[in-house]
Amino acid sequence: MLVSNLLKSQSVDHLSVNVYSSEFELALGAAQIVREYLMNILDQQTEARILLATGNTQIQFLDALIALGGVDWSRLVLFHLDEYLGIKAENTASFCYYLRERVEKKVKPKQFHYIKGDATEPLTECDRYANLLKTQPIDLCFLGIGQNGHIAFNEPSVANFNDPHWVKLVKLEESTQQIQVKQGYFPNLDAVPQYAYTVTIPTILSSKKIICLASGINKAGIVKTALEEEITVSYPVSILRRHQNAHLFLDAHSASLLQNR
Ligand SMILES: N[C@@H]1[C@@H](O)[C@H](O)[C@@H](COP(=O)(O)O)O[C@@H]1O
Repeated sequence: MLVSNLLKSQSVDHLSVNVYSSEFELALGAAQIVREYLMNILDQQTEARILLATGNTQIQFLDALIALGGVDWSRLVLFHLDEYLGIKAENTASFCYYLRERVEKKVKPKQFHYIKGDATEPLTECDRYANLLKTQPIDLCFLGIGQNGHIAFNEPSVANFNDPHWVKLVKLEESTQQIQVKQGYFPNLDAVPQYAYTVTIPTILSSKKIICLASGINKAGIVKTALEEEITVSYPVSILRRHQNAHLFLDAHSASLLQNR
């Protein structure tokens, strides 16, 4: 089996930070650690629950995790972090579509609970999804980081470390919408939904283990701020420094502005 090449490992408060030479090494390194963890917990419990992220950074990681094998996906129950309001599951820009194509169809999990983007009663949909999460504690959560520091769709403008909600509706920041256009998911800004469902920060933090990935030079600024400045909702991802079992995986580009890289 391929072994990934770890350049550096350090801790920032409780958060462990691994730096790899490339995005491929990062994906492989994270996949190997996740594989080991899942195999261990499935030795101890009959099923495990994962909260999945979307975004381009997850692609190589999910591919690597699936390709490595050894994980019994038929004992995994899957959830996801966020979805656009009003979008249909068949829309290729929806996170549901992404996860169906990249994960569900390939591994056939025990169950995949999707947020219904086009639900007619959005607040009822928030409650439905929140109730599923309340009764099925999450063993593992995958995260990416937005360039403004958001995790899931907890934008700096709406992030709350003590959020009373488990799942909520949020307004997306224009910079986030622009990135979705730039990445080719939507043809123009007007086509990007203005609102989205997101699992909130306390729900993310209730996960037993968190695996957060950030690669590329576009993430270098937020990675530096989140690790070297104070922990604040202005940079929601900074809260991972307070979680007892959170791991941040970087490549040489996203780690390039760190003081002690
Ligand atoms: N809502 C998603 C986030 O859950 C994801 O973490 C982020 C990072 O995306 P990327 O990996 O493409 O940079 O993108 C979107 O905003």
